[in-house]
Amino acid sequence: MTDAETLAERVRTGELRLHELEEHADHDTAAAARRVLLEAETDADLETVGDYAFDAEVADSAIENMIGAAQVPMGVAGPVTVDGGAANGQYRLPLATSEGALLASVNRGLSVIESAGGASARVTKNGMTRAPVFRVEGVVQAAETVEWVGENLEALREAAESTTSHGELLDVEPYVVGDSVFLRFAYDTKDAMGMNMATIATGEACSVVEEHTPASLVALSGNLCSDKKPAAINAVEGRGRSVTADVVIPGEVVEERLHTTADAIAEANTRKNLIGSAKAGSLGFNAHAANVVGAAFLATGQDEAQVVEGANAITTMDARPSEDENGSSDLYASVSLASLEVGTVGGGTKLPTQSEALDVLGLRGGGDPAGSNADALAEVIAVGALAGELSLLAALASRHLASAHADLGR
Ligand SMILES: CC(C)(COP(=O)([O-])OP(=O)([O-])OC[C@H]1O[C@@H](n2cnc3c(N)ncnc32)[C@H](O)[C@@H]1OP(=O)([O-])[O-])[C@@H](O)C(=O)NCCC(=O)NCCSC(=O)C[C@@](C)(O)CC(=O)[O-]
Ligand SMILES: NC(=O)C1=CN([C@@H]2O[C@H](COP(=O)(O)OP(=O)(O)OC[C@H]3O[C@@H](n4cnc5c(N)ncnc54)[C@H](OP(=O)(O)O)[C@@H]3O)[C@@H](O)[C@H]2O)C=CC1
Repeated sequence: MTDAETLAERVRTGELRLHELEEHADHDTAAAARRVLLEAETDADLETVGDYAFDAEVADSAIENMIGAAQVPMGVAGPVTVDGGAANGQYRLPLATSEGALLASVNRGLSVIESAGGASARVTKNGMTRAPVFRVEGVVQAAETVEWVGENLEALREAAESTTSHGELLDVEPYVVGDSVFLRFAYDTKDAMGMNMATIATGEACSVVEEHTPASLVALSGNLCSDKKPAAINAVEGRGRSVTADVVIPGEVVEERLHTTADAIAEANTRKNLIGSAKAGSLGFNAHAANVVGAAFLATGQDEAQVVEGANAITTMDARPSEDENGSSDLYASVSLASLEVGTVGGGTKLPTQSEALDVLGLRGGGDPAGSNADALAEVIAVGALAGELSLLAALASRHLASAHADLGR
C-alpha cells in the first residue's frame, strides 16, 4: 500500500482522526489520504482536485482537512491607465471566474476607459473594524462604560497596538442597546486586509475594558463590525477601504464602441441601478460590482466571503454636454465602493497563483509607504468595477445582454 493508503487505513480503523493527518505525514500525503477515503466512500474521482501545482504545506494557514485545490479559470482584462492616489500607470487586471462573458465585458469597459485616457480613482476612507459586544447591568452602567472608553482611548490603543507592528488603532465608536454595549474598533491595517490583525488587537483591548468598566465581554465580534453580512453600517460608514473611480467617455466613443448613447446609458442607470435598487431595498445601487470584486478577490487571494461588503457600491452615470458643440453628449461615469476589504500581504495573498496574480499588477507584498499597495489594489479593482458597469449598462441599453451570454456563456 502507498503511504496515503496506509494513512487512510489508520483513519478507517479509528486510530487517527481526519483533521490530524498532517501530524503523521507530510501535507501532500495527508491530502492524498483524504482523497483515497473520499473516493472509496463516494463515486468521485479526485484526480484533478489532487493535481495542484504547489506544496500543500504552503496552504497550511489557509485551509484545514485539505484534499487538493479548486481550479477556477483566470483571465486578464485591460490594459487600463489609472490615475490614483496610490495606483499610477497602466494595469492589467487578473480575474478568476466561471461566468462566460464577464471577462469580455470588463475588457470592453477597460478598453473604452483607456480610449478616454484612463480613469481616476481615490481611496477616500480606510479602516478595518471589529466590534465586540459586552453585557452590562443596565443603561446606567452602559453610559459609564462608554464614558470610560471615550476618556481612555490611549490605554486601548496601547493594548491593541502591542499585538502588531503594523496596525494602528484609529478610533473606537460606542453603540448602546439596552444592556448591550458595542465598541466598533477601527484600524489602519496598512497592506493587510487586517481581519486577523484587528481581531487579535481588539481581543487585547477588550481585557482592558473589562478591567476598568462594569462591562463583560460576550462576543469578540458583535456583528456591528460588520464582517461578511449585508449591513447598512458598512455601506454608510465604510469598512476596509472606501474607494471611488470615475471617467468621462467622449460621446463618439460611446456610440462607436458601446453601440448606444450617453443618454441611453444614463437613463438605464437611473431606472435600474438607482430606482430599481431603491425599490428592491438594496444596499448596493449598482449592476454587478460583485462580479468584478468577486473575480478579482478569487484571483488575488482576498477573502471571498467579503464580496458581500464589496457589493456595497453606488454607480452614477450622467450625460454631459460634449465639448464639441455638434457632438453627441459625453458620458460621466463613477463607481463608489464603500467597503472594499483588500490586502496585498497576509491571508490568501501568500498562496502561489494568488501572489502571481498580484505580480501581474505589480502589487505583491508590502508597499512603500506601508498601505500603499493595498490602496493601489483597491483603486485598480474600483476601475475594473467601473468598466463592468459601463459595459453591462451599455449592453442593456443596446439590448445585447442575452445574446452576449448566449454567445460566450454557453
Ligand atoms: C460581450 C460583449 C463584450 C460584446 O461586445 P461587442 O461590442 O459586441 O464586442 P466587440 O466584438 O465589438 O469587441 C469590443 C470589445 O469587447 C471586448 N471583447 C469582446 N469580445 C471579447 C472576448 N471574447 N474576450 C475578451 N474581450 C472581448 C474587447 O475589449 C473588444 O475590444 P477590442 O479589444 O477588440 O478592441 C458585450 O456584449 C458585453 O459586454 N455584454 C455584457 C455582458 C456582461 O456584462 N455580463 C456580465 C454581467 S451578467 C450578470 O452576472 C449580472 C446581471 C446582469 O445579472 C446583473 C443585473 O441584474 O444587472
Ligand atoms: N480572525 C477573524 O475573525 C477573521 C479572519 N479572516 C481572515 O484573516 C486573514 C487576513 O487577516 P490579516 O490580518 O490581514 O492577515 P494575516 O493574519 O496573514 O496577518 C498579516 C500580517 O502581516 C504583517 N505585515 C507585514 N507587512 C505588512 C504590511 N505592509 N502591512 C500590514 N501588515 C503587514 C502584519 O504582522 P504584524 O501584525 O505582526 O505587524 C500583519 O498582521 C484572511 O485569511 C481572512 O480570511 C477573515 C475574517 C475574520
